[in-house]
Amino acid sequence: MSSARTGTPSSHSEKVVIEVEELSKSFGSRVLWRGVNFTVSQGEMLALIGPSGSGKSTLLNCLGLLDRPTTGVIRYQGDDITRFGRGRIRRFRRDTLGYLFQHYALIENATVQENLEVAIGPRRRRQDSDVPGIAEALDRVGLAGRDKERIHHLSGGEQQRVALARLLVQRPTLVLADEPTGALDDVNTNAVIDILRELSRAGCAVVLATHDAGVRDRCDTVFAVHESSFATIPAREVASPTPAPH
Ligand SMILES: Nc1ncnc2c1ncn2[C@@H]1O[C@H](COP(=O)(O)OP(=O)(O)OP(=O)(O)O)[C@@H](O)[C@H]1O
Repeated sequence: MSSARTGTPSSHSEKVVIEVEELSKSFGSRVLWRGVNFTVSQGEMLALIGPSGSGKSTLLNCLGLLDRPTTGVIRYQGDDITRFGRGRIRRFRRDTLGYLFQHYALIENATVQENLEVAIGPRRRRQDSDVPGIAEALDRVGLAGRDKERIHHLSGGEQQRVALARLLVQRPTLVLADEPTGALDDVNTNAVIDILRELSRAGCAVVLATHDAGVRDRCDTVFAVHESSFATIPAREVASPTPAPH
């Protein structure tokens, strides 16, 4: 099964970044999901939805090589990443992936600047005029001038914004985001999704897990983990749940 699309912002001609084929995950005798099939292309934002405990985070962890599926294949640009050895896993994480996970994976004792320098790495992608430098990325997330502060002195929301700035300077090919707006108000939710959309417009494939219908509706495609025998469908065709009567 492949992802259906709304037609914006990318077209069918975009390159497929991730292909998931017949993936399953079990913990002991408990099957979390099976028959999971979807693709994610350059420029596409895919929302993983499903009730709490349905396995959205576990699926993201499999895509990010933090966990292994029980069966099935995950291809990145044609290569089965579930068969990667340690070296290729390390390079895949460093060169390809951007994480926006609940604990942000920042270096707590280092400064904001140092965290972003680590993300840029030795290849100095700052020379690419389309990729923002550290000062511009911090400005973009509302943390201008905070580069010398240590991560552990920042609030949870500020740390999340550093993680967003990290994505901007890193410009990964694939962004995995687990409940990126879980604890945020509407204004900050929109700001986070704007940045993820900016990355997708620049060619990143974005896969995010969310319980928020507003976030889901801003994605191009939706995959319902708890109904994983269904194909992905365009976000706009997913009906919002009827509010419970008061
Ligand atoms: N290492 C593990 N061993 C056993 N069970 C696990 C393990 N990791 C996750 N699980 C179980 O898998 C189920 C799915 O967890 P997961 O966090 O992927 O769900 P989720 O859909 O992301 O939930 P939420 O929306 O609440 O964040 C849970 O019941 C969890 O306890």
